[in-house]
Amino acid sequence: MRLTLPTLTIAPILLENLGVPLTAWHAISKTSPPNPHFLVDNPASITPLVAVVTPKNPQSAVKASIDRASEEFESLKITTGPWRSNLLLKWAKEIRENKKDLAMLMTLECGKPLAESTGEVEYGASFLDFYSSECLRPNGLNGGTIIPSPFPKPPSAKNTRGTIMTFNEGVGVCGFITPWNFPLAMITRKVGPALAAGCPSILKPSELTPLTALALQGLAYKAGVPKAAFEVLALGAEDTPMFGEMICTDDKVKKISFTGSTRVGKILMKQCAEGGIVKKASMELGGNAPFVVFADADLDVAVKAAMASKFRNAGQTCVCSDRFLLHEDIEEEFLGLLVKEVEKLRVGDGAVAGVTMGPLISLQAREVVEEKVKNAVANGAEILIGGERHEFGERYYKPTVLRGVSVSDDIFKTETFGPVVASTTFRDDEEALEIIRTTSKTGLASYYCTQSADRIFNFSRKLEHGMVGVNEGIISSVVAPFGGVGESGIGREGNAAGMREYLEEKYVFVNHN
Ligand SMILES: NC(=O)c1ccc[n+]([C@@H]2O[C@H](COP(=O)([O-])OP(=O)(O)OC[C@H]3O[C@@H](n4cnc5c(N)ncnc54)[C@H](O)[C@@H]3O)[C@@H](O)[C@H]2O)c1
Ligand SMILES: O=CCCC(=O)O
Repeated sequence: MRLTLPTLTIAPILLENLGVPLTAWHAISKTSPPNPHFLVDNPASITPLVAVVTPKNPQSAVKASIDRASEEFESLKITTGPWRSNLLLKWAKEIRENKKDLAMLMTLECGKPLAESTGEVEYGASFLDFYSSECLRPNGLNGGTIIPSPFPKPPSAKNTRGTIMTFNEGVGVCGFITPWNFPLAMITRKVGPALAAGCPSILKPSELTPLTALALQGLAYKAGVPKAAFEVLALGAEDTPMFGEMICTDDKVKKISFTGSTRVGKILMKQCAEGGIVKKASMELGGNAPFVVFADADLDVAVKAAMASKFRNAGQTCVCSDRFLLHEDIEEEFLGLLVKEVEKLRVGDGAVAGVTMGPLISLQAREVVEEKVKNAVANGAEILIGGERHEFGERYYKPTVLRGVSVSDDIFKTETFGPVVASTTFRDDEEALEIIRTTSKTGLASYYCTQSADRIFNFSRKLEHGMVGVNEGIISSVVAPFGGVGESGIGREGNAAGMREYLEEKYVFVNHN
């Protein structure tokens, strides 16, 4: 059955419903869009959704936005915690009240199934809820500490002189860049804690998914967020490097946070190091998660975890499992069970009910997956299911399971960002660790399945990853610190750790004796 929507005129309706100003976008079906602009398309049907109208002089627009944010910081930093808390709660309420429209808009521009987009709206709002509470804790991150002074008060060495105080203060203006694979949650995961800490931000969403970002901005303003406290600059691909360079080198920007590929993360780190003042930088970069199934694993649990972590967003998630290491005693049985589950996936337009896997974001993304699979097969891998384009359209690839992949293959060593299980076998824990360590320098998420309590405690400690899922494939949560090590980046998002990234601790010594 061909699963697709009959019409895509729905994007303009959604944008209007969500209150995105008509100056920001232009419906394709009407007159030609004002210049400059760029088109946003639907990866499911490769039809343009709308044109996004961009500033005539993008560089001055970015500069003006930074200047406004810098002025705004002066008033935002002296607001009370309860005031900021209330703002975040109101924004979360607006997001939830518009859940259906936001989810559909997200699906239209990034292709993920509607159920996943709906889940992302809730996930995204959870960051605003969480940091709204963080604002309220005077003894928490918004507060500070009083520390007894260790300094003696002469002439006695026994008595204390003075008091030490610490204040947690918002770092200042933040510059953000976000990817297309989570068009909503990657934004609130940054802007939420920044606002909670009293920091204004300017954000450039991916040029592939600017519509959700514009809608989020509109809902923030509706909730009362001051305009200069959160500005979205929806720029086209040609203006993207300029935005990156400006936020990295402008002295008024005190912190940058980037989510995206390791390649671009390194460009930004270099720019931060070379121009302007030294600034804080958080890097949420690419993954290539290992998924290990030990001989003692409950294979039903393992298959469930593998399906959840591998095929979410058609494999286009930074924490998606990529490299499958299967103990040689259970390889056959595990792969048999996995293939049965993969057969149940319904590939199609994510906007259609019942579809569980959508397209890849671009033709190039599909070609990368196709090339990697071809090479793996040429090097001896066996295709158990899939292994080719999906007849549904040029951006679709069949969910695929490969057995006997060489660990020196590209598909094993680099993040695939597609619906492919690349599997190999191992004989013991040491060999599994050795394969994991030597095949990739990334360290975002890792997963393994076992029933041994001893291994649960020991193996987790040996993995060089920021996050570990044991007998579980979905580990993301606002309450947990999300982030990686090695080539996967620096810093944490979510949890109290995610707010600390936006604070500077100031120490004041008062000699009052
Ligand atoms: N660690 C995480 O939390 C996390 C979350 C989501 C995605 N990711 C990673 O993101 C990647 C997929 O996203 P992507 O394809 O959008 O990544 P990408 O690096 O190509 O793009 C990310 C963002 O950077 C911008 N960008 C591109 N070139 C730039 C430049 N020269 N200067 C400044 N900005 C530039 C893009 O416009 C986009 O907004 C994957 O590697 C994935 O693992 C990581
Ligand atoms: O793509 C990476 C982010 C996904 C998540 O937060 O679970």
